[in-house]
Order: sequence, then C-alpha cells, then structure tokens
Amino acid sequence: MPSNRVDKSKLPSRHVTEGPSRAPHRSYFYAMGLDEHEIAQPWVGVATCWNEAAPCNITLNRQAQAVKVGVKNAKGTPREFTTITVTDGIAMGHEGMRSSLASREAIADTVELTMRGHCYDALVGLAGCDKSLPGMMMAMVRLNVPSVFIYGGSILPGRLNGQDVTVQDVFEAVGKHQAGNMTDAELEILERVACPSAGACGGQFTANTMACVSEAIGLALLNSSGAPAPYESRDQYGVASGEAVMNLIAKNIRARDIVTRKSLENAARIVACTGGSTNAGLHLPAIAAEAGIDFDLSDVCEIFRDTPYFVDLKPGGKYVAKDLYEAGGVPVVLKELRKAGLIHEDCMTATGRVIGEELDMIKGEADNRVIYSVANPITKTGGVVGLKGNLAPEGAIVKVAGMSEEEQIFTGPARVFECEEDAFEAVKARQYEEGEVIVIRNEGPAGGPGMREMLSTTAALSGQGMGKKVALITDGRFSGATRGFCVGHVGPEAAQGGPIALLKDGDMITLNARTGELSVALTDAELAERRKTWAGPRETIYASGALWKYAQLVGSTRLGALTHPGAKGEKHIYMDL
Ligand SMILES: CC[C@H](C)C(=O)C(=O)O
Ligand SMILES: [Mg+2]
Repeated sequence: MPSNRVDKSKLPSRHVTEGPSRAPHRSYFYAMGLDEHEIAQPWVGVATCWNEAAPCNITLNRQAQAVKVGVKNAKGTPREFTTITVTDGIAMGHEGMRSSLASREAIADTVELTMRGHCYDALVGLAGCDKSLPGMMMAMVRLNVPSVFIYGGSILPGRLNGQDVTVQDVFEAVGKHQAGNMTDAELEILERVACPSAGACGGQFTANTMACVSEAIGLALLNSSGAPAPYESRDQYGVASGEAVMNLIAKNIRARDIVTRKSLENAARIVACTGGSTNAGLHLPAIAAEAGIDFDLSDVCEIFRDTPYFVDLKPGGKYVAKDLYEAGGVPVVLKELRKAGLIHEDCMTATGRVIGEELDMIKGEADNRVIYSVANPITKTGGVVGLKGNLAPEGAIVKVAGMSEEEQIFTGPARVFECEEDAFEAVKARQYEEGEVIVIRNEGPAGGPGMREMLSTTAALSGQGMGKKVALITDGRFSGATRGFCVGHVGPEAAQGGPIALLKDGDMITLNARTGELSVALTDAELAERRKTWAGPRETIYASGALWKYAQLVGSTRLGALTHPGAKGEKHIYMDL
C-alpha cells in the first residue's frame, strides 16, 4: 500500500495525534467515532462548497462520500468540511454580485484556515461553481499540501422546441421580453425547463471553463470533470480522487509540484481552444500568484493568441458540457492540442504521472462535431483574446468565439455609465444608439467593490438583438455566458485612476480584437489634462464588513485581484511540511 511508505514522523497531523500532550485532542477524535488506527493514519481534509444556495453545489455532499471511500481504501482518514459559495446566477444583476469575486478569496481563506487549524496532511477539494473552483485550487497551491481537485459536474441541458437550452437563454430572454418579442407565458415556460437538474451552468461558462482548467493544470484526474452532476458514474472519480491523494502523500507530491508555469500554460490553452470564460484571465493569474509564479493577464492572453479555437461550445458555439463529455471530454481536447505541439507533456499531475503519460492512455479522438481536429479548427486563433492600448495600459480581455473577423473590429463614440445599474436601466429603456461603445466604470475589484459580472446587461443587449450593433467596455467583468463585443477587465480600473476613469460621452473608442487594440482617440496630453480635473476614486459604498475589507486589500485585475501579496518563495508555507 502506498501509505506504508509514508514517513509519519513528518506529517502535520502528528501535531494533533501524538504524545501525552495531545490526549485532549484525541478525546475529540474518539468522540467522533474514530479509533486509534484511524487517528494514526494520514488525515485528509475533504473540502466541499456544499450548500443549498444553487444547483451547482447541491450534489457535492454526495460526491464527498465517494472521495472519503477512496481515502479510506488507501488507508487514510478523511475529514469532511464545508466552506461558502456565492452563486453568480443568483447574485447576477444586483448588488449581490459584489460578493461573488470576494467569495473566491473567502473560500481560499476558509479552506486554508480549516486545514491549518486541524493540521490535515492533504486536501481533496470539491467545487461546483464559478468562484469555488479557483478558490479551492488557490487554497491547494497556497498550502502546498498534496492535493486533488474534483469538479461537481455540469447541469443537464433543458429542452425546448427541440433544442437544448441553458440559463443563458433565460438571461437573454429577459431582453427579448423587454423588447416585446417574448410573452409572459413564453418566458415562464423557458424559466421552468432551462435548468432540469443539479450541476453548474451548462455552456462553456465560468464553472465549466475552470473545470477544464482543473484537468489541464493537473490538479484533477483526467476526465473527472466530464460526467454531469446527477450521474452517479461521477462517484468512481470521487473514489479514484481519494485514492490518488493518498498516493501523492506517499510520493510527497504537492500542489506546487503540479502547478507550474508550464501547467498554467496548458490550462490557458484549454480556455482558448474551447472559447472559455474571460474570468480565466483573472483566475489563472491568481492561482499562479499563490505559487509565486508571475503569470499575469498579458501572459494568459499571449497563450490565447496563438491557440486555435476548435471546441464548439456555447455561448460562442452550439454544444453544452454534456456533449463535450460524450465526445470524450477534456482528455480528447488535450490530445488535439498535443498534436499541434501546444501541450507541455512533462507536467506532473494528480496521479503522480506526467500529463503526456496520461494522454498516451486516452483512446478517444476528435469527433469533428463538438471537438474539431486542431488541424481543422473553427478559427485559427483563440476564442478569447487580450487587448491593450491607451485605454487599457494593463490590458483587457474579450471572448471572440462565435464572432466573425469583421465583427471583431469596432469604432464608435462612448456612452459612459458610472455603474452597472445605470447602464442596465438605459439599455432597458433603449436609451443608447447603434454604433456606440457603452462604457461601464467604477466596477473594478476595488472600485465596485467586487468586480461585478454584467451578464444581465449584456444578455439584455443580445436579447434586444443589439449584441452585434454596439460594443461594451468595463473595468468590471462578464459572466461566461456573455456574448457580443464585450471587453472586460480594463486595467487599471477607474478606482486606480486608469484612463477609463477619464472618458467622456462621445470620445471615439476603437476596439480591435484582431490586432489586440483598445484605444481612445485622445492624445497623452489630453488625457493628462483631464486627469488634473479628475475627482478621484468614488468612496466605497461599504463602511465596514467583508466588502469594505475586500476593497482595502484587493490588488490589480492584471494580477488576478488577490487580497494578499501572493507567495514570494517563502520557506514557511504550511506547518512544517
Ligand atoms: C450563466 C452564467 C453563469 C451564471 C456565470 O456567472 C458564469 O459563467 O460566469
Ligand atoms: Mg460568473
């Protein structure tokens, strides 16, 4: 058994299990039904984001039981614990959305504190929603313990009029309804059928994007994210993940042996080739920073730029996560990337083998329906690209999957809004013109605070049939289901005095996703002149509490909006591991 090779004298858990001074601690363990063998084994924290807030996380409790079976099979002692989630689909379109990105830090912090406080030796993390996936992976890298990640799985698609539908259709239906192109009764039918099961939103939105990342980066077993959440066949991956973490303990393979510059590049590839969520441009730098790796928004975008887009998923394309699973899932996509030399094969994974060896064992091939071959992609460059220019010196990001080449170039006058609510009201009332660039500012990580996703506004534009007739830029961000020429993460944000803060109605803005440009037709001197009269950042609307604290601490978008400095190669990471 792998655990026979574990040097127990080095495991963090000995601080709570060994010696006369730990008799009180052991009393608690006996109180929970553990016996002396279980107390003496390696302790594995099984962290889930289970709660009843949303379908994304509702199955995690069941799946955690499978993980615990795996840990026990391999002679470990699993201890399940939970942390929070904020679910974007429900937080969307109102003040609640400010809690979303901040919840990523809360998840990483609470998992970290639980692990530290109880001296667990290793971690299996289960997560099912936008911020819980990166938050959980950040905790793994931050603690640098042996770690395995497992996604909770996606939702099943709804079915209406012979077509698959997701919650994206419901968000967009709001715009259609507002425009008078959908009746109350039609909207009600759609909202009842769009989400027929547990699981995270069905397209290649943020949760599914980060699930693909979890496999490509090596923290999750290959194919473990594929089966939809309600499928009990997922449980075999739960058991295998529990066994895998015990093997990592035995081999002393830690999260930072897995998450490296190269594995982050593999992860960025899968985001681009699947037309994934722009949020990856925030989460990959954040995960990197936890490992002390400098991999910022422009590094991510550079990988995006020369990655072909060849997996046909919503919102840019046709299919949902269940279709990707049935076509062979992430392993087949990675195999295609490998054919083009776009995968670093020597990256360590959660099995203790490198990703090249793992891919050698995969039999599936591209079906040229959901997964095209890399040699015959949908487009030659990535489904997500970076932009820079005098309006975004620290960069910006846009999803272009599904947009034609002509649609990727746009010049128009700015219509400036100071917050999302103002923009949404104007869109609802059709107080904007075709050809304009809608600017929504003061929505960055510190300025919002919380860098809200603006799906309600972008979906309303799409629903009004105006998605291709206007462009939108913001220092906030978008949901994975946003489509249209919507540029987010414009940095520096307005609250940090970025040029977006200086825009006025009518300024001519150019967005060019082909050349990677985001600029305003103002000279440096004109911008400097406006800066002299700039009123400065808005005061945060929170006077205390978690969001006030978040606004004080959060760093720049370019670096992933972290609330701490990130690892700097320090020696003391976790206990004395
Ligand atoms: C449907 C979109 C989802 C709720 C989301 O927030 C994301 O994918 O980012
Ligand atoms: Mg989201």
